[in-house]
Amino acid sequence: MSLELRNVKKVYRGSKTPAVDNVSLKVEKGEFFVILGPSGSGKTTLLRIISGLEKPNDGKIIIDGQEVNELPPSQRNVGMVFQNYALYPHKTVLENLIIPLEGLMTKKEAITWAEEISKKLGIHELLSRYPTELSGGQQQRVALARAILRKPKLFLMDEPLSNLDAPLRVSARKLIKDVQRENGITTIYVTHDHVEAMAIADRVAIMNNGRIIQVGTPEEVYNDPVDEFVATFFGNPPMKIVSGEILGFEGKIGIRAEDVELGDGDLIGKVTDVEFWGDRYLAYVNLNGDIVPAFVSYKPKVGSEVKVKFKRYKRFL
Ligand SMILES: Nc1ncnc2c1ncn2[C@@H]1O[C@H](COP(=O)(O)OP(=O)(O)OP(=O)(O)O)[C@@H](O)[C@H]1O
Repeated sequence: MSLELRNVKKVYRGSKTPAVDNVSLKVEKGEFFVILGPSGSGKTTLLRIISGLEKPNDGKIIIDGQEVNELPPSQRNVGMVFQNYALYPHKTVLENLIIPLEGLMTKKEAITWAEEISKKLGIHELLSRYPTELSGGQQQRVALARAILRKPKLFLMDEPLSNLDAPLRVSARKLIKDVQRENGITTIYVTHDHVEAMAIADRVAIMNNGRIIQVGTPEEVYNDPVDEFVATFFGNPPMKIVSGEILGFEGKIGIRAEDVELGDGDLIGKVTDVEFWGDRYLAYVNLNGDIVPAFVSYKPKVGSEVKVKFKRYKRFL
């Protein structure tokens, strides 16, 4: 299923500024499209508009070439996992999983399929419980299993893994990606997690103040951010922006921590802090008052003076 948004706008009643401001974008069939943006930038509103839960004030939502503005959510063949899990409280986990499959397969097939996915998500021992008897992370996995089981044409996921601990996040992320790829399910996925975005996205869109600022592959956005906002938002750590004067030119430059080399070069800085990152260290270096992050393989001494070289940087006007 392909999806196109044309000049979509949403202003909530009583609000002066649009939550979604003239957004146009195209998502190809089978694509894994990630939306990243600060809190309040309009990500959830955009997903709710695509799902049909929210009506835009303006603009068109086009699915497979057909405008669907007037279609209710139930007729859009969309699988949703939102922050509130919306499980049926008086049904067991198993019933929650198989009710949406009624009419699509026999009950026996539905149970087998539900058990298979439940095992992969580590919730198979919870099938006879009720949602209120589950932790937040368990409820989230049930909601995720329910969306995956239906194999919809379009997945809309709003922070579907936010309540899971790190190992579960990685395995659940892989499951989503596997089901998505095997079934060619077009997916729009909202996250705050940059590592997750880079790991799973075919393309990523960066939103701010209701607008889409940049769309591209994770590599494009990481290596070539269109402006300072994207540069300082995407990546961990984000780009550090400093005055170009440091290298003798006008404007500003953005530098990534992996492009800063210590122990060589004409600049002199002072190490102000060091963090252990597992496979390397992240040193913070004071360069004429700017604190610049630098990845290094050894642990530099806090307070030491170091030579600094920028192997690569991005110029901003
Ligand atoms: N039902 C509503 N009524 C009025 N304003 C709303 C409503 N829902 C969201 N907003 C406002 O619209 C803007 C966008 O909110 P939205 O939830 O879409 O952002 P978000 O990017 O998903 O944020 P977060 O990452 O915090 O979930 C915010 O300013 C928010 O306060």
